Amino acid sequence: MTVLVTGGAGYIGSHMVLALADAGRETMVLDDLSTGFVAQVPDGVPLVRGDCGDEALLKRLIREFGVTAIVHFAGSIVVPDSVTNPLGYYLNNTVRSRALIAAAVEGGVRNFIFSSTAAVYGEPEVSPIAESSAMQPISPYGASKLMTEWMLRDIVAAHDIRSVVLRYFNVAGADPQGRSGQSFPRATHLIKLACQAALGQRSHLDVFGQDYATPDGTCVRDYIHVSDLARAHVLALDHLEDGGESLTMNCGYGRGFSVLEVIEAVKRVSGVDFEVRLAPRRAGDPPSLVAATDLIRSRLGFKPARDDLDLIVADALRWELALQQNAQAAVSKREPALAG
Ligand SMILES: NC(=O)c1ccc[n+]([C@@H]2O[C@H](COP(=O)([O-])OP(=O)(O)OC[C@H]3O[C@@H](n4cnc5c(N)ncnc54)[C@H](O)[C@@H]3O)[C@@H](O)[C@H]2O)c1
Ligand SMILES: O=c1ccn([C@@H]2O[C@H](COP(=O)(O)OP(=O)(O)O[C@H]3O[C@H](CO)[C@H](O)[C@H](O)[C@H]3O)[C@@H](O)[C@H]2O)c(=O)[nH]1
Repeated sequence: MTVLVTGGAGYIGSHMVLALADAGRETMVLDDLSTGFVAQVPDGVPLVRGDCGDEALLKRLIREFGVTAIVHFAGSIVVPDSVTNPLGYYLNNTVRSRALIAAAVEGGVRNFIFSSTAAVYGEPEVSPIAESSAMQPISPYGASKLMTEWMLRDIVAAHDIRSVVLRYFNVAGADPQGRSGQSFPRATHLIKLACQAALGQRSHLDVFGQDYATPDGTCVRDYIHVSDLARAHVLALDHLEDGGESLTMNCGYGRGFSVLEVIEAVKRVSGVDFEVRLAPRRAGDPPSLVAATDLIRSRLGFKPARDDLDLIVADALRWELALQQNAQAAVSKREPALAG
């Protein structure tokens, strides 16, 4: 009954590994460490360094570790990068997911959870966004994830495997116990960058676009605490293991904050009035993304525990400070097993 977590050395995946370990579940991680860190995988959880698109490796791991469920976080995640490097995004998010799912089918893995994204909706006209809304991604990132959703839908219909697809909105914050957080130094996420500005690691923060059709002209996003998101995955796994049907659900809180509101929150929580500069729009950014959350609440009984922007910011800030105080925090403490 081992749960294989791809991308488990990354930001969200590491919180899922913690949630599974806290629940007493057998877990293992497959990660190529392109943006993840060995130190983010708890001691005692096997970590294999390898590619989630390596079908032969996957088949071997499924057999050797007795894998019964896969939670698939591994992928490339930066929307503007996907605009300049679409081939890389379709390879890592779509082609490699196909190989992983093929290994799962062949290896008899019955339960599969996939990290999708609000970016599959593109620029929706109605807010909050229901799962039944039109899917018209405006970035290769969103399209690469949508293609994987479609593959899963068809594979679930044809084979003995069920899936939960979770479409995350904007994930932020850090483990309240301080065990993990967003550690990638070149991360592009607003809350992390604003925390870095508050801690003096950046001279200023850019606001990308002030002429969107939103209340204050800056983009609106639905920020969900990473620990709540991890709990949603545990509920999704319970649902599948109890024989529940395949589902596709939004993961958010159902309310949005603008870029300027987030900056205010970071200034309020940190007590630091860092410099903010107005900058041009960033490629691939939809004006507003806010989740309709009825489905996940009713089907999984999901109840957020940390739905509070200041709390999210406080946890993110504490993690950023810990990284700053211990520059070694994100450096390997032990060597992973090598694939092959
Ligand atoms: N962060 C967000 O706000 C957000 C929003 C929506 C969806 N998501 C999705 O959640 C998932 C996790 O995102 P994250 O924020 O934790 O990013 P992350 O970059 O911290 O984690 C991704 C992990 O996958 C690993 N990885 C990448 N390609 C791999 C490959 N081919 N084989 C093995 N490992 C590989 C990386 O080393 C990293 O540890 C992604 O699929 C992303 O698309 C994230
Ligand atoms: O320095 C910055 C960084 C970001 N922003 C703005 O803040 C908002 C949020 O940007 P993030 O980079 O934090 O997050 P995104 O909305 O671009 O994307 C995130 O959420 C998406 C789903 O909504 C995807 O899944 C993606 O993987 C994940 O990074 C955007 O309007 C962006 O333009 C700024 O103004 N300045």
